[in-house]
Amino acid sequence: MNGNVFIIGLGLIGGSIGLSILKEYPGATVTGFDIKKEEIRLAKALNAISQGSDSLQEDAEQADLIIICTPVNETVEMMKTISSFNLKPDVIVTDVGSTKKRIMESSHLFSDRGISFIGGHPMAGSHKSGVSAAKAILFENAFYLLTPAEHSDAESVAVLKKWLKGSKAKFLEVKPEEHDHITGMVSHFPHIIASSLVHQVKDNYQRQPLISSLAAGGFRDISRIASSNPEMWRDITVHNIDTLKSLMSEWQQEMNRVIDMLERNNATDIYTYFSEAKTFRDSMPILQKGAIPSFYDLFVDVPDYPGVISEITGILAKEEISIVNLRIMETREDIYGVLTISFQTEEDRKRGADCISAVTDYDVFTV
Ligand SMILES: NC(=O)c1ccc[n+]([C@@H]2O[C@H](COP(=O)([O-])OP(=O)(O)OC[C@H]3O[C@@H](n4cnc5c(N)ncnc54)[C@H](O)[C@@H]3O)[C@@H](O)[C@H]2O)c1
Ligand SMILES: O=C(O)C(=O)C[C@]1(C(=O)O)C=C[C@@H](O)C=C1
Repeated sequence: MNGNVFIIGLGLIGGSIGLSILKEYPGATVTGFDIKKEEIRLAKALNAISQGSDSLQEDAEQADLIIICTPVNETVEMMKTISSFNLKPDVIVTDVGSTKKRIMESSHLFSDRGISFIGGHPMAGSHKSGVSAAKAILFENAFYLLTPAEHSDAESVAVLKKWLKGSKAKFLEVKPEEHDHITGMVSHFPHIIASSLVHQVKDNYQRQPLISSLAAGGFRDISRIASSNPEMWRDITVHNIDTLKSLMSEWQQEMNRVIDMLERNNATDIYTYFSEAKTFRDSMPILQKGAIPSFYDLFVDVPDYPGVISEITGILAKEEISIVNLRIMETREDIYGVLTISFQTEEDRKRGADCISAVTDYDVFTV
């Protein structure tokens, strides 16, 4: 496709969308606008956009597709601003916000003028923000939820999906209320729990400073998302407050159940509680393609010496096995580190494990 795409908000998500559009359609012109000039400069340097914008109005009026990638409160403000411009009549306007009800309530600003607004939400991301963390493959295999406004025709939805083809996401249409209820449960509410656990540790930290050194494995996994952008999560929480209040009261009931269980201190009941949670979680598609982008992690227990990472990547490169991500888990302070390698497919992970085991004596394992 060769039209003009205008991305407003060049952070993690705006940058990732720009990269995926330009990868799929090198002939397209992707113009990027951000209140931070530095993000525009960086987005251009990273090829996430073809050019920066000096004028929101001029570039919005030239666009065939406008993608609003700002925090959700700003998105509603931006919808008010750009709907007052003289947009092309067949422009498609979309967003990527983590909430949909409040945003779709403002979609009449476009429909009143005969313009298609299609709400969007790629269900993948990171606790990192800013364009420097953007990746073309961020949404690969993830669900990309769409909430077309009532007047939006199927043709516009098809054109939008075509523009976003390079994301390799799986599109799914949902109603805005349904969207906010589901994402409230599996994304927004867990964020509050992660942050509250961090607050609890912080409160205990004064008395037990050793806490921060020992909070490595489990705590690190469950609290990772508490390191996300607070502005983004403030806006999400404000937008989805009713769902979150109702989930909080369900959670309080659940915690009362847990308190009773601890009071009774019955080993069988405690076992059953953990075992039922494990059975249900293990049956969720978290580790399969779907709800959350599925990367297949392989863990390699490597000695900590300079060059060990290039040794492992060299072995994989020789077999032409691509990797998605590579990181060292700093969970231990002895001489070994666990290298985590993420693959795109289970087959790649198996091939990776086989070739590393064939030429090294490092322990290779999956969980
Ligand atoms: N981070 C995630 O995991 C994730 C995943 C899916 C959807 N989202 C949604 O995507 C949107 C963007 O999130 P992000 O993670 O890319 O955030 P980010 O902080 O990385 O980027 C947001 C960008 O928007 C810019 N911005 C803010 N107000 C602006 C305005 N008025 N005009 C122009 N630019 C403005 C900021 O300067 C920043 O560069 C949010 O609505 C969020 O809910 C986030
Ligand atoms: O992986 C993360 O860090 C995320 O928080 C990603 C996550 C999520 O909760 O799944 C966060 C918010 C978005 O709206 C979509 C994805």
